[in-house]
Amino acid sequence: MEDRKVFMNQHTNLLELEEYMYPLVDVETPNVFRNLFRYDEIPKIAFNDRIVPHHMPDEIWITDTTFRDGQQSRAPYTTEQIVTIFDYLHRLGGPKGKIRQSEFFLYSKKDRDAVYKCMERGYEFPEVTSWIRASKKDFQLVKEIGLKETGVLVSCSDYHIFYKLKMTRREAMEHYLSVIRDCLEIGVRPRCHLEDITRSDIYGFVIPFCVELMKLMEEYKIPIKVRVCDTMGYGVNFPGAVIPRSIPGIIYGLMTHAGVPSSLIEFHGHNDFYKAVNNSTTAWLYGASGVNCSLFGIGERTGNTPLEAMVFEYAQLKGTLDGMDTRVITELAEYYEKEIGYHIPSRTPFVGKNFNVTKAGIHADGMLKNEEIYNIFDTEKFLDRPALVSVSNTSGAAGIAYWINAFYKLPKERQVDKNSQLVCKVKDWVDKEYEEGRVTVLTDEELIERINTICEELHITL
Ligand SMILES: CC(C)C(=O)C(=O)O
Repeated sequence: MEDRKVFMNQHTNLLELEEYMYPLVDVETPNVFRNLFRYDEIPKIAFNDRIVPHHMPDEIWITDTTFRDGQQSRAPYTTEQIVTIFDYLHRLGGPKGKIRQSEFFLYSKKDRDAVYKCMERGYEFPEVTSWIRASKKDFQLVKEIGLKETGVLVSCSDYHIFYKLKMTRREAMEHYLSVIRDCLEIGVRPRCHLEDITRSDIYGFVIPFCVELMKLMEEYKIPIKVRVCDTMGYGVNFPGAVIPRSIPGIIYGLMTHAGVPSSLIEFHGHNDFYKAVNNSTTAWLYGASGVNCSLFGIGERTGNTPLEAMVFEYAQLKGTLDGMDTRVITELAEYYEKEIGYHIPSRTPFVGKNFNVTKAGIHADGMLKNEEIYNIFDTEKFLDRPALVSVSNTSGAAGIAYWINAFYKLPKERQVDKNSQLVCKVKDWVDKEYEEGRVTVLTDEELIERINTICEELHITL
């Protein structure tokens, strides 16, 4: 609320003017932006070359939707799994609570049990919030459980308003506002999920609606959050792109023309066009304090913004991890693989089996001389994952030497050289394998077996 007061003092006149300038445009037929979205063509990115200034808030953070959007797209987690993951998120977020909130379904008894168990942990962060059907009964439930904030769906494109809800824009807006009022009446903070914003009429619907939300916020003195949901992943971050696809343009409009302060703006991305991470970082850069993510990007269709990616985006933008414990990311990945049975694709940044494994021999030679040449950062320090090379037909002696040193974690003084007898013998065997027609990479087990045999022959130990 304080943020909003400061913001209003700075912008009051502007806001009054803009409110007058952007009334609801209650169209008779849906505006589905056919110039950008012809269903029988690939969507288009148009430019008007209007440049929006950067406006990164002093404080930025991550919120989590692993148990909401994440669970919409997979078999439900057990209560025990939810609590374990929640513990990991708490540790990952560190003492400053950089993983600020996590949202939960309240539909079934099982959902509610998970909420109670996570609340019993007594952590300040992540704060447990809910996701509900917007009805008085459900708001009452939120209140009874003791949650302070809930997500409410306020779909904002004409695709949703006209085709799904079968309403006009005015009807939808009035309906949403009355639902938000019910939520405020009960003293719960609403978080308005502006679904499908990247296909919506920003100045004809979203801005006038958010102006009304800000008025409600003033009336009830309860913060109202606005979640910018790029539901179909159409958002782009290119300078000069036109709204509704421009993420900078949307955030700018919300702040400047609807008076929503940064601390109440959150971005929720989807990865349909491989843009979820960049769009989320862009949202931070242009004024949203929060980005909403799910672990490993697990979510509807192509998924959400991977939470672990935004931890590293945070550190790159802010120059500090602010206490986030990145090694928990590796623990989480192991937990998902071993306990949940989720297979993380091997090339997935930060967590895939091969994310820091170099395969080509020429690169391995570089790694042997100095691992910084082909590793993104000290992955052993931050993720407990030392850089590795794998052994194949292109590894060469350098690659084999690197593999042995890294795999057996040999201290500097005991490391093997690419010209050592051991390495030469292993290389002869590797070359023979491929000459005989092998097409796959050698497994760790095969290498260990062969190295043990050669060590015995040479009377050496590693
Ligand atoms: C259902 C909504 C809120 C959502 O998750 C999205 O828009 O992606």
